[in-house]
Amino acid sequence: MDEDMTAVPAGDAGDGAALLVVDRVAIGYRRNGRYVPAVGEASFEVRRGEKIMLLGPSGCGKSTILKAVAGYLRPAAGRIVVGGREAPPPGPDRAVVFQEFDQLFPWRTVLGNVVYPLRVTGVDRATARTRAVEHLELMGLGAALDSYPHQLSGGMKQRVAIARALAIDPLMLLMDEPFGALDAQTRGRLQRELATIAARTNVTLLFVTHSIDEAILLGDRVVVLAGRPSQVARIVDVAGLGGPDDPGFADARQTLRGLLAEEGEDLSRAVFD
Ligand SMILES: Nc1ncnc2c1ncn2[C@@H]1O[C@H](COP(=O)(O)OP(=O)(O)OP(=O)(O)O)[C@@H](O)[C@H]1O
Repeated sequence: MDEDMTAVPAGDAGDGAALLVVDRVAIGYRRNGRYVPAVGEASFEVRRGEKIMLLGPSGCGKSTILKAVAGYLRPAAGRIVVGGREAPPPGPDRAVVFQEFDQLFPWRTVLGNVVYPLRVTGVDRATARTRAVEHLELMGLGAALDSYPHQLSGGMKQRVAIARALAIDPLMLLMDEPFGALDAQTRGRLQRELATIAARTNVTLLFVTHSIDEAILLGDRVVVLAGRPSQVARIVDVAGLGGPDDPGFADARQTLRGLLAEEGEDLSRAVFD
């Protein structure tokens, strides 16, 4: 089950090239004029269509890596290559969904929120509307097109954010604990829905989580980060483990628990039941 970092991962792009290469990346922040490292050295690759989960203890730099892949932060060392382009600036090729419920435009309807980025990227009005409706229906929001964000539950807002991200047909979908602020029941439902939609659309996914179960449910491989500043401790293959009833789920959970326990992670926080 465990996979050596040097092994060629499953789901090859066909031409052998990875869609995302994170190569010996170090990232830090300036605090009081001093460089404070957050990520010491991280390397992993993501093939087209793969679902890669970033898992690790709180503060180990998961969001930092995601923001660097999105182009919001520049690494202090190493290379980030997306679709053959080194260090690309932020762009619609990498759609980002955050944990916070306030990522929608409050003055636009649900439909308007999804149409807007399509229009900005040059899609004509009629096509933008058709594509937005299609993706909102895919996320179960067909009846809420004319609602405003303040009229929606947290779960519905996250559905809109996901529909908006998928509608622009990004090269990669970057998700930073998108279900972290939801109640357990809604979180479970959205996890299952995302798994289905991700499989159907074959979107390439980089997903930050501190939940072992979420990582196994949604991921093909789990990049486990550890240490301060962090490094990639292990990359664990969890492909095909859809739910706790699957043979192999308990083993994967055990492996990931073991890796996090080595880091002193609070396991009650790391496992959503
Ligand atoms: N804007 C910032 N300025 C200074 N330090 C920061 C900034 N953002 C993050 N850090 C620091 O970088 C480190 C990594 O933070 P990051 O948010 O990437 O971790 P994380 O693994 O995503 O954590 P969590 O699971 O708690 O969300 C932490 O020590 C954090 O305090």
